Amino acid sequence: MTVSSSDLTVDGVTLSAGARRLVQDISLTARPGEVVGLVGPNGSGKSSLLRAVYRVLRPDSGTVRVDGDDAWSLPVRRLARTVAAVVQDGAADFDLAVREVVAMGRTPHKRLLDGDTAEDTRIVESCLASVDAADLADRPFDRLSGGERQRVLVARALAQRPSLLVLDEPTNHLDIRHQLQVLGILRALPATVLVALHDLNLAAYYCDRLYVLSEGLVTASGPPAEVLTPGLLGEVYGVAGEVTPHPRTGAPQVVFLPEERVPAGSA
Ligand SMILES: Nc1ncnc2c1ncn2[C@@H]1O[C@H](COP(=O)(O)OP(=O)(O)OP(=O)(O)O)[C@@H](O)[C@H]1O
Repeated sequence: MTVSSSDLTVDGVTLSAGARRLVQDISLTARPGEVVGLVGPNGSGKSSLLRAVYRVLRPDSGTVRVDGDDAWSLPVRRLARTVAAVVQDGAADFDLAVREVVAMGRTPHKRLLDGDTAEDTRIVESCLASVDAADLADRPFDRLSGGERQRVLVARALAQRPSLLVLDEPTNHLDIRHQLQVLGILRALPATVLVALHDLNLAAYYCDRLYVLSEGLVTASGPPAEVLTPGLLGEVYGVAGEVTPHPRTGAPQVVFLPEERVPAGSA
C-alpha cells in the first residue's frame, strides 16, 4: 500500500565507481513528512548518495530502507509508486510534449496499456499549474529553457504522487521566484523529501534537518541552526561567513565574507 509519507533509513552506505570511492559509510534518516537537505561542496558525494536512494547506483555495502523494505530488493514498480526522483539535467532529450512528460509520472499507478483516466488528466494539469507551467503543456519538452524544463520535471515527480521525493538541485536554472515556489511546494507536500541543495540560505529556511557531506563523508548533521556555523563554512567550504538568525523568520542566515577567504580545513 502506498502511504503519503515514507520513512527513509540509509545505513552505512559505501559507493564506488570502478576503483574510485564516491561516498563512505553514510548513514542518514528522513522521517515521515520531514524535508531533509543534503549540502556540501562540489564533488562531495551528494548526487551519488541520492542515486543509491532512487536505485541507480548500487551500494558496495550498507542498506537503503524505505518504510523498512530494502529499496534494492523491492519490485521496481512498487518502488516507483513510492519514490520519485528529480535528477540533474534529467532527460533533456524527450521527444514529447510537456503534458506527455508529466503524464509519465502516472505510469507506476497504471497497468500495461491502461489509458489516462480523468483523474490522471486532472493530476497532470494540477501539477503543471502548481509550477506555473500550465501554458507550456503543448510545447515540445526539448525546446524548453533550462528552468522551464526543470519545473516540468518537478511536475512529473509530483504527478507520481510519491511518498518519498528525492531531488538533486531542483532549483538549478530557476529564477528566484520559481526557486521559492518549488521549495515551498516541497515544504507543503505530505511526502518525505530528501533534497540536495547548494544554496545554504534556502536549505536553512526550507529543511528540517541538514546533512553536510565533505569528501564522501557526513561531517555534520542536525537542524540548520545547529549545523550552519562559521566554523563549518570554513572547514567544509573554505570560506568565511557569518551566521545570524533572521529577525523575521528565525532561520539561520548565512552572509559570506569573500574578502576573508580561508584555506579549507584551517577554521
Ligand atoms: N561514475 C563515476 N566515475 C568516476 N567518478 C565519479 C563518478 N560519479 C561521480 N564521480 C566522482 O565522485 C565524486 C562525487 O560526485 P557527486 O556527483 O556525487 O558529487 P556532488 O556532491 O553531487 O557534486 P556537485 O555539487 O558538483 O553536483 C566526484 O569527485 C565525482 O567526480
